[in-house]
Amino acid sequence: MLGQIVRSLGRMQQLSNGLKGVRLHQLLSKETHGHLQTSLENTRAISTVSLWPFSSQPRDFSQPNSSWSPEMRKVYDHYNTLCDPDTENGEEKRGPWRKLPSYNRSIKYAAGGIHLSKLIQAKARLFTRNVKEQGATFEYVVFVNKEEKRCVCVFQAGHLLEGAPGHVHGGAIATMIDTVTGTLAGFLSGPIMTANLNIDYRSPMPLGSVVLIHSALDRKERRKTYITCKVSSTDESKLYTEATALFVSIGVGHLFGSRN
Ligand SMILES: CCCCCCCCCCCCCCCC(=O)SCCNC(=O)CCNC(=O)[C@H](O)C(C)(C)COP(=O)(O)OP(=O)(O)OC[C@H]1O[C@@H](n2cnc3c(N)ncnc32)[C@H](O)[C@@H]1OP(=O)(O)O
Repeated sequence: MLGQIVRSLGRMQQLSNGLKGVRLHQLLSKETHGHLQTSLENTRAISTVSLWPFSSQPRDFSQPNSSWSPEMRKVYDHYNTLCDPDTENGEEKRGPWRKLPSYNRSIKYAAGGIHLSKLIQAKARLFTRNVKEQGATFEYVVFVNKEEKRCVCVFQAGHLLEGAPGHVHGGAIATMIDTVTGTLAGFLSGPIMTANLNIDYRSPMPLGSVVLIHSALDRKERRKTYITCKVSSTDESKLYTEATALFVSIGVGHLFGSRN
């Protein structure tokens, strides 16, 4: 219980820190700014008089589950071990790898995002995380290496993703490439949107496959972040797909139709 209280207070702190220094009137339209301001004021008022919000912890969809094949689990364990801290002379040292959590709402769990999430659409759910049946669609986890500006996603393609008989739909592969390259671009550059995605499908991917999606920063130019991507078998002997993607940095107001 105490842990839950501490976590909830931490989230409330994050929420207000996340919005500190943001000049909302510059980012949002007058009406949206008004709504957001009101919700923020309500939150502040409630947080000072009660212990709200003690909502349950968000579910991290990138945790292992019973639908994962032994191969998925083995590759996950390999990268997860890279995230463990090393102990040198009794001191813990963290390496460059991190496992990213994955929620089914894209901005709700970012600092301050609960408000934006409600304003945009309360019922909205992230496309890749909106089927409840475990293993039916997109099972994946992303590990990022900040120093090398790259990430790797372990992806298991479920039976509802069929395109050509027995193989994964090209749109589902594109979805995962957009998700992984977009996650890396967002990690390196902050809020972004996909401007361009070029995909070469090199060989068909059998349904149920576990694959690696490697993404790396190619270059940054002003607001543009260019990412490269390769999808291969887990032993990297078979190349399924190659792609390049361009992400353009946006202000949050862009999502509300503002050009600022
Ligand atoms: C806030 C979010 C946090 C979320 C945390 C969640 C984490 C959960 C992980 C999930 C990760 C999923 C990631 C999916 C991400 C999508 O799938 S987004 C959906 C698909 N994309 C869209 O709908 C975007 C639609 N397009 C647009 O809104 C606008 O065209 C854009 C892309 C924002 C650019 O418009 P703009 O801001 O007016 O930029 P603009 O001044 O025209 O161009 C800026 C520069 O980019 C260049 N450029 C623009 N478009 C292009 C293009 N198509 N080709 C080449 N160059 C271009 C321009 O030439 C210019 O270059 P420079 O002059 O600087 O050399």
